[in-house]
Amino acid sequence: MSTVIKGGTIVTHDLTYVADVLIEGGRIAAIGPGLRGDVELDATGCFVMPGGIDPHTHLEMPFMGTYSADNFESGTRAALAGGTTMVVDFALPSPGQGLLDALEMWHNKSGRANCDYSYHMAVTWWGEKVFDDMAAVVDRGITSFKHFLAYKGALMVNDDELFSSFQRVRDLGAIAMVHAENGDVVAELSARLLREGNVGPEAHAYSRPPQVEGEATNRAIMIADMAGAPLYVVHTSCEDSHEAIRRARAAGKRVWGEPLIQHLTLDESEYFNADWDHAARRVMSPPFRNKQHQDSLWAGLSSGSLSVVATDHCAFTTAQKRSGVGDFTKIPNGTGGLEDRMPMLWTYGVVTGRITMNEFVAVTSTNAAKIFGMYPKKGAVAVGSDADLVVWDPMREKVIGAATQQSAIDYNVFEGKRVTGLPRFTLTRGQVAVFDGEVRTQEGHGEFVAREPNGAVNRALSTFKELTAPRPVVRAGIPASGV
Ligand SMILES: NC(=O)NCCC(=O)O
Ligand SMILES: [Zn+2]
Ligand SMILES: [Zn+2]
Repeated sequence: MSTVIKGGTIVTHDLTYVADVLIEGGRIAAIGPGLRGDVELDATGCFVMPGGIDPHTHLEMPFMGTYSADNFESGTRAALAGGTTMVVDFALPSPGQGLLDALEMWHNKSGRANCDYSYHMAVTWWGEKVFDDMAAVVDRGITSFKHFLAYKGALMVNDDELFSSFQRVRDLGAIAMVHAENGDVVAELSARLLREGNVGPEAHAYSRPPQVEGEATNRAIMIADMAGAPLYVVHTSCEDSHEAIRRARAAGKRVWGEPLIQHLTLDESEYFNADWDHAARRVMSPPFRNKQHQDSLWAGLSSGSLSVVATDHCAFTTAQKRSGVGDFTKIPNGTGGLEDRMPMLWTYGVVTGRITMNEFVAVTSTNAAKIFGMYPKKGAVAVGSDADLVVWDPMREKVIGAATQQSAIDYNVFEGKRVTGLPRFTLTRGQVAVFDGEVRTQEGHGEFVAREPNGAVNRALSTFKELTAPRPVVRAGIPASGV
């Protein structure tokens, strides 16, 4: 059975043009005028774009003594409802656990996914076993490794471990990733705040000022550069971190920054709300920042110094958040956003003129596909690409609210926001998961996407590092070897 999307305007990261799209066997079979298919989807007045890719989610993740509430079913249903057709989740070994073990656990959860997915692997401890497993993980199509510089005593790695892991990442042709906050400083500030009676959710923000992020971002960039590994910095929330990324990129270092839709559109005033639940529901790391930091992030998207907008979707119910009453350090860190990322970015980015439609496609889809080794299978409207598509109706509106959302939690951090621009249709490998705004997902339809190592950036960086590597100076009459 074939499907044709008729009468729309195709918008990719670099082109905008009128054409129909024919889909056969889950892939794009033809693009052009006057195409016919068994099923026709009317895209009149709409933009036909690559479905969104959210490269930063935590579905059913064990964290801070509980599990994030959205699993691969509800999480990917929320994704599709908002025009996102692929998620990349984080497989998270507990300290001492092998990476392949963790991978097995994540594979067991992801069978329920409604759309395609992949994983990044977290490096949460260091040893020979991790070193060996990293190669096996890459062989299985997982080519990115995440490191936490925060969460001291749990997920955090030290600089020597970071440098060792980054060198392994380089040798495997993979991408290094980092959660950049100085965990030692956060632990000290948190303890002091608690001692002084600062126990509410606002203290979470006080404990993680922009400096802890700026310092850790710069440190990770320099360590990655010395190791020769390309680096992706997740949830860049402030100018201090953005500045380090911008400077590194201008100096030719291979670094990407990822702001979240939450940091772009919600600010620190949320933590001062008189309602404890309201503030705690918004506790995430890094915390929301002020308007100046938000302006910096928006400028990064339009200038190209920041590359991807993600969600870090890690949703906890109000009941889960309440385990931190009386001690902000026990509030599970994380917020939702999967269903809202694309409509919020369109409304606050494209409609306001901060970014173009093509930039919207780049930062919601194509850049992630390129960075993480799955372009043009994903992130493209091209013959042969997977038919992961969104038919975007720029006139469709709604007010975001927990009552109508797909996520399993009981609130929405964007509650009450009016968005303009929503999917008319969302297709996952040709299957219509959203039809005229109605969600028709199919549990288990999603497939694991194996990714390739040794992308163009890895190859260029290795060549350059090899060319500029330290070499001994040969001196007449002095033996070359030290022995
Ligand atoms: N971001 C957050 O607060 N929770 C999810 C885990 C992480 O990415 O740090
Ligand atoms: Zn993080
Ligand atoms: Zn995260």
